[in-house]
Amino acid sequence: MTENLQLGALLAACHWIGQKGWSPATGGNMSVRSGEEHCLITESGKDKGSLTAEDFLRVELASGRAPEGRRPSAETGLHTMLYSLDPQIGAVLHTHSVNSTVLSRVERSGTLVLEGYEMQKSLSGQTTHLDRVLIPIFDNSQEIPALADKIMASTEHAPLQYGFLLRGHGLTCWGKDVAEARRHLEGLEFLFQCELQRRLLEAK
Ligand SMILES: CSC[C@@H](O)[C@@H](O)C(=O)COP(=O)(O)O
Ligand SMILES: [Zn+2]
Repeated sequence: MTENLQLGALLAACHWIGQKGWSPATGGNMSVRSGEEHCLITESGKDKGSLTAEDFLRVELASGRAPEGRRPSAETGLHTMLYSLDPQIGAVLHTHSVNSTVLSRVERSGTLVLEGYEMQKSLSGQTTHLDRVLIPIFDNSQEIPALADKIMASTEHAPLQYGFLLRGHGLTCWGKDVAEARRHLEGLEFLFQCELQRRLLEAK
């Protein structure tokens, strides 16, 4: 698929995310890989539900450099870390849903375990509800370069798959292209809502 088609698909995904209420105010940031050395990422501070193609900036993966006078997402360093880490990643979606924000605080350990749900099969490679899907949770930080280093270091003992949560902040997920990243986002959000409701009901 050409880059223009991927950007069109990403724009549609951003509008859909806005309608879902997963990027309230100016929360969230989204990107697609652009060749081997760049990505196209949302400009900082925009309402992600009403973006146009002009709101995406071409950023160099190695340096994080963006066009003069424009400010890429405050969380660009997490996107560039993911593209550099795994050449299979073609699109990254970061959202601030209520469920991901709350569940990442309710679960106090460093891992959210999802098991027993048919919808786990919405995640590429998952074939049964009997397996366990592990979503890492990292403590939130405003120091993005240090946070990116920490997440990168964690992959030495536990490779990243599908996405990670930032505690009290939201979800960052990805796929080989926008369509797969979007499916992972929708699947994970469904699973987070189920897990939160299960915990609420079983606590009574
Ligand atoms: C509503 S502010 C949230 C930001 O601090 C950040 O977490 C976020 O997701 C959006 O930042 P942005 O710089 O627009 O990409
Ligand atoms: Zn954020």
